[in-house]
Amino acid sequence: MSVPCVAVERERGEAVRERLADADALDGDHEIAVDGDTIYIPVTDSEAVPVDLAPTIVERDAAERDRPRTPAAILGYEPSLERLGDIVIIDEDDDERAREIAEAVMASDVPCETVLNRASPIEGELRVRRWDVLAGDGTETVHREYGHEFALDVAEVYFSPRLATERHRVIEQVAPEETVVDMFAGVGPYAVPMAGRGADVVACDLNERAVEYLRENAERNGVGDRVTAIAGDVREVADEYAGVADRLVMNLPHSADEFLDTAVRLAGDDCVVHYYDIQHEDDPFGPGARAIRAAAGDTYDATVETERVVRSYAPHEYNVCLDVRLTRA
Ligand SMILES: C[S@@+](CC[C@H](N)C(=O)[O-])C[C@H]1O[C@@H](n2cnc3c(N)ncnc32)[C@H](O)[C@@H]1O
Repeated sequence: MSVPCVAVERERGEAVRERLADADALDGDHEIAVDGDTIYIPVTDSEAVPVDLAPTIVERDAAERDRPRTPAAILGYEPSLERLGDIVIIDEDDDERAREIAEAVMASDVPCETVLNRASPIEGELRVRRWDVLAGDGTETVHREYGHEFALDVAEVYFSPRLATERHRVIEQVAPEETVVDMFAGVGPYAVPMAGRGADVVACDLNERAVEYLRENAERNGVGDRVTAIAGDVREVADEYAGVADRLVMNLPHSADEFLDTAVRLAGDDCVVHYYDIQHEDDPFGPGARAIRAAAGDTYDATVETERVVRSYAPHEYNVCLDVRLTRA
């Protein structure tokens, strides 16, 4: 098929292609071609081509480009999708539309073994969700985050890929030789990378399956010797590790305040606490800061070093993190 192309010497090809892209004049549906010393760059609209290049426009046959088949291209609308390893997660109330999206995902070029739809909110002490399996049959996968691999089964453990940036922010603060206690560790998305930075990590979770994955993930990422994984209620292991922590991770946003006495028991003389909370947008940080100061009492000075909105949780509610330094008074 004959289309308008800008014809320039090969050496200028990349510079001209970039200028055409900046001018929104590139025709992405047709292939760029080279013939001898000349490169032919298809353009959408001769009017959009910069004036000095306009005289170079010629009509020329150009092959159509193979475009990746995306779910949106198949469906005609953009579905909301989340990737977790080779699982694609959708969030769709209408069953028929959910099946339509799952079929489009499987027919697309998205690498995917399973499509899941959320079938319940995150529930219970173990913070696990129920799922409808719409395509494929497995709920276990290996997810990659900032160079680490996490094996997990979404039907048995908590894991949210949406928190990757926040986890990375916290993980980057860890120095070698620190002792970290991850009080609600899940499958290890904080504990494992922190050990990778040279920290000794005590990682606890009530969910035995999560702790099995945590051990596997520590081995898988080469830090098995620096992660002590404990299955149980963190309140019951606190005496054994009293006073050891240079850093505490408290990622149990709905009820972390109930564990602040335990956090204070685990804290060393100078300890940073990453305290996750869910609060109303009118005062997202105040309740957490007050609860931490109350738990610290006269034993520690508590200084809030960072207040961060992690994400919107519900209308008018934020998931927030406070980084608080406890210094023994
Ligand atoms: C929100 S998840 C966070 C998991 C992990 N930190 C992450 O980012 O994926 C909270 C975890 O706390 C665990 N948990 C709840 N109550 C606990 C307790 N009393 N002691 C230890 N872990 C607990 C749950 O099983 C769950 O895995």
